[in-house]
Amino acid sequence: MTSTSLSSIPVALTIAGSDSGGGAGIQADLRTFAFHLVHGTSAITCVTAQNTLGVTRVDALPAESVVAQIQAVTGDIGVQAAKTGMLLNRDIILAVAEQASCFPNLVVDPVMVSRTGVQLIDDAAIAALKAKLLPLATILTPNRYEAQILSGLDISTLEEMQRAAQRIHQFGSKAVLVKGGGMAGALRGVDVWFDGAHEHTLTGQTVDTSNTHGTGCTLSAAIAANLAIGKDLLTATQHAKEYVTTALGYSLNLGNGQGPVGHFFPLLQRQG
Ligand SMILES: Nc1ncnc2c1ncn2[C@@H]1O[C@H](COP(=O)(O)OP(=O)(O)O)[C@@H](O)[C@H]1O
Ligand SMILES: Cc1ncc(COP(=O)(O)OP(=O)(O)O)c(N)n1
Repeated sequence: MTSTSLSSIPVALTIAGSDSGGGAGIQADLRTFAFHLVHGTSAITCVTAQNTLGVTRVDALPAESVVAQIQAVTGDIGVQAAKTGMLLNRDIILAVAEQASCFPNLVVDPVMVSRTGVQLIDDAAIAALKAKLLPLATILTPNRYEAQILSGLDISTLEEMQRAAQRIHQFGSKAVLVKGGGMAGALRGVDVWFDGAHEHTLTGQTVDTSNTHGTGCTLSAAIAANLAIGKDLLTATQHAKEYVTTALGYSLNLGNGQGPVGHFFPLLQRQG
């Protein structure tokens, strides 16, 4: 059999942590890239021992190792878009920021606080994120709790999500998407976009499931994939949101806690 080699497939890079349970982090990102027919590359920042119930251990890689992974990819293959997820500590954040000029598009998922409100990185890392990485982002995608930290506002209403998006935009990213998964009721499926000139409320259906592990990783990876394909920023975000909503509708009831979303739902649909 001869091979049909594709030379024009878009390439995206995820700079994130490994989730042993396969629901979030690198594992979710690579599945999301594949769904979009984007070649996925990775720079692993840390290894988490994690399942649907939570994280029991985190081991960071040296910042030099993260940089070496990024340079191995960008120096040979090249990427059209990158996303960052769990960067874990100040050294890794500063090192990634120094590499950011290699990425034509950079989606920053500022993983700082879990959906349950638990802080995942220390204060020095949050300060480094704010000062060095956020200003370089094409789009920044905080969840409710991250948006509260970055804006200094309590967020319980749509108006407060909008006000927070405007404040967070001042860190210097091109656009901000405040995600609503941590909100109550119908706001769970609502995200607020702001790019300094235009505000959009992206309203997806609220999916009634507790299997929401990895939604934030999946959304940011899908934005990166759509940017790698060449979509404009707002369209990329809208398509990514549609992808997450559909994947939530095919979430996987695995483990005893919050299961992951169904990244490969067309195959599940085919099974019936
Ligand atoms: N139950 C749900 N129904 C519909 N959309 C949801 C639900 N939970 C999360 N989302 C969507 O998933 C995406 C990720 O948001 P969120 O869960 O807040 O991020 P994170 O995983 O970083 O906490 C957003 O587009 C949000 O609107
Ligand atoms: C390794 C790793 N990276 C990121 C997260 C957080 O995942 P996210 O999709 O942002 O949040 P949840 O929806 O799962 O709360 C993680 N848990 N592990």
